[in-house]
Amino acid sequence: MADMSTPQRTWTPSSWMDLPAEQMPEYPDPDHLKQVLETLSTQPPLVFAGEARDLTADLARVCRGEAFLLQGGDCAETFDAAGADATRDKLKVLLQMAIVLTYGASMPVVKVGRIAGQYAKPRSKPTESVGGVEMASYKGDAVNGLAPTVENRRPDPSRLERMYHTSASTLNLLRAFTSGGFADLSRVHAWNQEFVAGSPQGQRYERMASDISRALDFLSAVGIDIGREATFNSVDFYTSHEALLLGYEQALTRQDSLSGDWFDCSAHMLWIGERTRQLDHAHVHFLSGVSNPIGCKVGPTMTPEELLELVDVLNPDNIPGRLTLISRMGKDKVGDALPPLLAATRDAGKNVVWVCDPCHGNTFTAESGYKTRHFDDVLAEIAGFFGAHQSEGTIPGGVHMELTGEDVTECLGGDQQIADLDLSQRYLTACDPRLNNAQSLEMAFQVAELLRDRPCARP
Ligand SMILES: O=C[C@H](O)[C@H](O)COP(=O)(O)O
Ligand SMILES: C=C(OP(=O)(O)O)C(=O)O
Ligand SMILES: [Mn+2]
Repeated sequence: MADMSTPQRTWTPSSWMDLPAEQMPEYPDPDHLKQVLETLSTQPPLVFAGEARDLTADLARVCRGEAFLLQGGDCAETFDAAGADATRDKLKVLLQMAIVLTYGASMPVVKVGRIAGQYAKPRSKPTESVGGVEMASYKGDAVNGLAPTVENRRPDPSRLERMYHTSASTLNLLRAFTSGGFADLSRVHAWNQEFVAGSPQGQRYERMASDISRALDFLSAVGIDIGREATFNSVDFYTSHEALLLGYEQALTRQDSLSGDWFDCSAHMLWIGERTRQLDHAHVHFLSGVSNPIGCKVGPTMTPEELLELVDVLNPDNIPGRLTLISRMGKDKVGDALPPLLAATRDAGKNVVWVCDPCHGNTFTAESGYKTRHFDDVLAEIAGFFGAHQSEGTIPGGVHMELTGEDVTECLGGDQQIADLDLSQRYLTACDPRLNNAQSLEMAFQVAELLRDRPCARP
């Protein structure tokens, strides 16, 4: 419980500055940083308060078990990969996954990209040695450059301006795609059918794909024109990223003229990473004061007591949809580590959404030296997550995954049976390994089967 003897710190967009903050870059030229942040604070917001409120309402449905959350995208977006094709392909795979999950869960899927702002990375080590030269670790394009030279790895504040403008152009494209016919349900389903027909184990997913076809045919038969109805040819698609660089987030924070509430207008949803979730530190404090829906990663070291304190700080009014807890335990730990946490929020009557990040607890370095994850481990953690909810009688709200629409070779396994020796072919990620487009879709089919077959599924 919150310690009532400690006076509540008054929140302002800058009050985080008095608190310790992990993982923030140290800029060699603080005046330059100040000037960039001042400029950013005069720029238009990227998203609007009303949109963030809509996402809270959608997540409240997830909280009640009436919808399922799909959150996904790159570990680290890069400025160079923010072109139209890559953005389209990322959106495409997420929409394809969403249809399959909608079918499996028999519920609407709330779609949130790790996109249009996912440019800052916490790292396990502040420095690394490349070719015998010690340099700062890459911390995302918002901070420094990936190419390994001492100069390039120096934090550069002007990158924050590029983050803002690249986020704006990505968001602009996403808005056009999601309202301009690209998201037409029958078209997205046709892509899935192509995938099923072209996949070696297509047979396995064929039945589900044809069940979905039949459902769409039924809608046509009863007179619903899927190509014309707004419900079927446009989608709500939201953006999110880890709120790591608090100066940037502060600069994009605006007071809503309608409610007087503060919103971080850099994205619809922001989350706190596993490395920055200390209760009395800056990241938790900053996000406690904005009214966007927020997330917090929850790893295996979290205790029920600490979790309840965190929930009280981040969602003191117990608003459904306000707080999403993103479990990232690892496949071997989820079975033991998650149930006591689920029991704690359940018994305390906390309205939180629980989702599974099956990626960050299952990363390892392969013999080849590449950082990777195995498809089967990712799926096993999701299965463990559903199992934990089953045993506690709580609601598995969704999945949060690192993936891309490109045909990369970064994660092992899947129907393509990507092996360690294949990783070097198209290992393109700037940080963590992503499921490629085929692996992502296979994952959606497999998760849909788990959802469909769960004992509490609707008949
Ligand atoms: O995406 C998350 C983190 O930045 C990443 O998992 C840390 O990886 P590292 O151990 O390579 O720093
Ligand atoms: C850094 C990340 O995860 P975590 O904070 O869970 O390690 C991430 O989601 O990219
Ligand atoms: Mn990552």
